[in-house]
Amino acid sequence: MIVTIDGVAASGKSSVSSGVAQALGVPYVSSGLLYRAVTLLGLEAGADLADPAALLPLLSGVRLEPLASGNRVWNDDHDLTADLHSTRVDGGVSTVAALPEIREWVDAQLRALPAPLVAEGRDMGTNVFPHAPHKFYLTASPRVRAERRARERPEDIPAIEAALTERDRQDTTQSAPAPDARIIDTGPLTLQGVIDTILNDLR
Ligand SMILES: Nc1ncnc2c1ncn2[C@@H]1O[C@H](COP(=O)(O)OP(=O)(O)O)[C@@H](O)[C@H]1O
Ligand SMILES: Nc1ccn([C@H]2C[C@H](O)[C@@H](COP(=O)(O)OP(=O)(O)O)O2)c(=O)n1
Repeated sequence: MIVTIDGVAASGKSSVSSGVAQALGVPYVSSGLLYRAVTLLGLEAGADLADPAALLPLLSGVRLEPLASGNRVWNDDHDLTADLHSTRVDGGVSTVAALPEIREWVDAQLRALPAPLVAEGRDMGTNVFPHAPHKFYLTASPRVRAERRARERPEDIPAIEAALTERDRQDTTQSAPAPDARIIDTGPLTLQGVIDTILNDLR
């Protein structure tokens, strides 16, 4: 069984997926972490983030570890996870995610993972796992999302809101909900409320 949970930036995908996966006793996978890892390695190498030929050679040692409590990304024996949610990576990741060659590489990593699993990102229900029987799409207003993310970042709420809105715009192409996804506005709900809504639907 595969459950897909897509949605806009900071809508709660990772936290909700982790909760749903733990309740189901299956792993979850965060596709955004792979795009973030490519971005980090590109930035560290001084590569042009719009040039797939410069990025692909950096990826041979990259591996996603789909722990239910929180995914980790490794480059050989170096754990990249703690550096993936910086403002610098946020600023470059949409450029990387627009590259078809990098999307193919991420999709191949994800499709190689054994089911059952919960997969979260932008195009899990449309492109990577179109035949998944259970699909969800999380939304919330830009202000609500910025207020949530402000608890995790040093910038103030208006700056975070502007950056989120710009990233939503840059990610529009791959972010359409699957026609068969259930759309959940997480704004009025608690995190546990979103998790319970999905678990009830699955039952
Ligand atoms: N009702 C809610 N639904 C989802 N996430 C919420 C909710 N309320 C607060 N959050 C918090 O919002 C933050 C952003 O969630 P996260 O899972 O990182 O989103 P995403 O993976 O979409 O970027 C987390 O700190 C999460 O706990
Ligand atoms: N399946 C996916 C997952 C993420 N992306 C892109 C779009 C996002 O700007 C970046 C980072 O995704 P991530 O889910 O980690 O970002 P947020 O936590 O929602 O802010 O990667 C994508 O294009 N396709």
